[in-house]
Amino acid sequence: MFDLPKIEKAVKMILEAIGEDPNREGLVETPTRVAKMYQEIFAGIGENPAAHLDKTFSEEHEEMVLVKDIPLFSMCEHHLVPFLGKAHVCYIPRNGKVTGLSKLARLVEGFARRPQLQERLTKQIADAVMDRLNPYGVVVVVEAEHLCMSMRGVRAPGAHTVTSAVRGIFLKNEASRAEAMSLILKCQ
Ligand SMILES: Nc1nc2c(ncn2[C@@H]2O[C@H](COP(=O)(O)OP(=O)(O)OP(=O)(O)O)[C@@H](O)[C@H]2O)c(=O)[nH]1
Ligand SMILES: [Zn+2]
Repeated sequence: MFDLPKIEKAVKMILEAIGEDPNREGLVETPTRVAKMYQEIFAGIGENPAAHLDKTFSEEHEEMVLVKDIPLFSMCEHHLVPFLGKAHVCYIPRNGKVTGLSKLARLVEGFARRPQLQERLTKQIADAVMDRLNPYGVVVVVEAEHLCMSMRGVRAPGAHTVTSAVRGIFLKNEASRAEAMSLILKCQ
């Protein structure tokens, strides 16, 4: 249950605490706007994004399927500022169980729209694909810039964090893993 009035109250208190006047013209509607924004960017809380993969169809393709450059916007759970970048999801279907390509992007979005850690996000995407599609294997790579590292703290804008989660056949078969990684990292 999303408590919009509670967020509004909290945002008003933050504005007061930083020495702003929450009643000045430009800020009057800000608590309401922020509450609505949080409702949108944290919509993945309480959702089970893996459910997007329940709708599958049959196609005898037991080769790699890679959806690259899925845009990613998430919120660092330590500082509640964004981290943003791209996710790449690669899997090898088994027994003709193939998902719609957009469902992989929906999966990424569902796990991203909550306070997150990049490592957990990467793992959750890979585990959901393994769990719901039972494929031969999955590789997920996430590349992101964390604004908590760019605009504050260490102030290292441009630093990118790359995380991967490798499952199934890609763990044992070095050639398959290398092929997946080279397709993922090609033309960056
Ligand atoms: N492993 C990991 N760390 C993250 C992620 N997002 C933010 N962080 C880090 O979380 C850490 C929190 O460190 P703390 O020492 O508790 O907080 P802080 O004093 O604000 O740290 P600084 O950012 O170094 O100023 C920082 O090093 C962040 O860079 C993430 O997705 N994964
Ligand atoms: Zn952070």
